[in-house]
Amino acid sequence: MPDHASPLSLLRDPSLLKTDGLIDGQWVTGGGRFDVHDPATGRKLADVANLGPQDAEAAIAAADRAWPAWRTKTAKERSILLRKWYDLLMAHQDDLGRIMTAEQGKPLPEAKGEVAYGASFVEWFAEEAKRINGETLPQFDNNRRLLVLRQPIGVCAAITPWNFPLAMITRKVAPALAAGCPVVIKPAELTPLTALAAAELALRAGIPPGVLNVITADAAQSVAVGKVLCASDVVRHLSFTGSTEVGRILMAQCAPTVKKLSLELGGNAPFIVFDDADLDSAVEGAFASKYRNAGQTCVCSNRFYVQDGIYDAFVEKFAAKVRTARVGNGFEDGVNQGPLIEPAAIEKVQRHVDDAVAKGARVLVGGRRLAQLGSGQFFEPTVVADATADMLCAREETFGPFAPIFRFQTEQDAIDAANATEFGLASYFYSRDVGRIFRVSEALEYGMVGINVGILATEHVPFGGVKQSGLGREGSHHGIDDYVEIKYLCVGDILR
Ligand SMILES: NC(=O)c1ccc[n+]([C@@H]2O[C@H](COP(=O)([O-])OP(=O)(O)OC[C@H]3O[C@@H](n4cnc5c(N)ncnc54)[C@H](O)[C@@H]3O)[C@@H](O)[C@H]2O)c1
Ligand SMILES: O=C[C@H](O)CS(=O)(=O)O
Repeated sequence: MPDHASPLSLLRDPSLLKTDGLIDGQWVTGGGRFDVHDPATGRKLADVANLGPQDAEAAIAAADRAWPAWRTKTAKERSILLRKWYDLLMAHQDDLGRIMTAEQGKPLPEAKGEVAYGASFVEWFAEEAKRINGETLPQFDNNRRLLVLRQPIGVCAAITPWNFPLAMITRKVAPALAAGCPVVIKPAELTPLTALAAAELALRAGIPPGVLNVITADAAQSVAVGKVLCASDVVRHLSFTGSTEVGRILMAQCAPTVKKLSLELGGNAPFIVFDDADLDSAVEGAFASKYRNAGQTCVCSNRFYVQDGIYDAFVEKFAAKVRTARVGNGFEDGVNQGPLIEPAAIEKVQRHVDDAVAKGARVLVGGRRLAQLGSGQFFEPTVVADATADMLCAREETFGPFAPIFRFQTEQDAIDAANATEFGLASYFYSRDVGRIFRVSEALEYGMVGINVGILATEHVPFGGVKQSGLGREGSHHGIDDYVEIKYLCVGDILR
């Protein structure tokens, strides 16, 4: 049980706080435990079952046993169960938000927003479950009839990150279940409590045992569990959201079993402001795009390119906006910048800031960790001007509250700079010139382009990247494609 000073002691429904893994509808304690901490205070929140390879094998077997009954439910039956899960997620939005803020740190309003966002994938795919249609094709011979079926691919595995502890899970589990596939989830070791609470609500919704399994594991056991999920021939699809580095490892591990892969990987988003932009709108969009989740999202702008003509005005206005940010514990009213998830995250931001300054960047706001605040895992929202392409922040994903501003002259200069990366997830630009909007949108090598907006994700759009930012799309009607297999039927002897 959480100690009563813990934010989790205020849950309206304490039974949502689960700390064991879930296999075949049973909560599993495993051999050891690992601690989960509040990144804002450093205090221990709970200890969670540290499951391993044998538990992963058991979960795969349970999913395989559950598959026949789940796949033979009608689309409407699966849809109804997903809708019930959605209703329960929303009914417990406050508690799920509180659990999320406690273990991930994002401000409570933002956490509750993620609960609604995560739940929206369950709502969306509850509807999409009824639209997984096949085809009939013109026959090439009147004695034949040609059909195309779309059938569930089979047992799916999902490995997910800590920065969106619910949405990155439901964005995978909802389409899998909708398509008729059971799932084994391995959530991030830093944020397992949200995943377990969502799994508890799935059970309450009536999703049968074995259809949704959760393998909680610490960093070392996650590697071992991942190897089992990748090596299993029963697992026919692996969906991973996380760093490109780990994505490469999992992709290689899946090669021997030729699994279908969905990869949502790292980003390095450019944010381009042209001379013809609405300056105030660009400043608002830049702040939203950079400092959401304290800069810890895959689609956060990582590089700010501002055209000569408005460079000084943008720098001044943006710096003034960033100075209004309020850093603190996510449970405090008015706080919009929470802690970074762990010390390594702080060290990376500091490394990027120090490198930029050493190479000539000018600090306008922030620049340092707030070592005296709480756990010491808070970093000042930071802005530097005069950034250049040789800096680490131009090449690496900072994944923190650091905004380097680069100056550019021509439209082509901006496009070339924006595309000079192996990543291709999200990109943004501000312009009110309709010709430029089409020229630049078509030239940017990214899976997603925000034009005069700083936030672009929602459940019914195809979310994903190109180049080394991943494979496939999540959400939208495209999001079901990775969970079905296409089967062609050729029926002869029709005229006999
Ligand atoms: N494209 C997207 O939609 C998206 C969304 C969120 C985060 N991300 C990316 O994720 C990264 C930050 O998240 P993170 O630090 O959790 O990423 P990470 O790659 O370190 O970890 C992600 C998950 O993979 C697990 N993992 C790590 N190494 C593993 C291994 N060898 N075998 C099996 N599992 C392993 C972790 O336990 C965790 O559950 C950033 O690069 C961010 O851009 C991308
Ligand atoms: O960081 C990962 C998320 O996919 C970002 S978003 O909430 O989907 O935009």
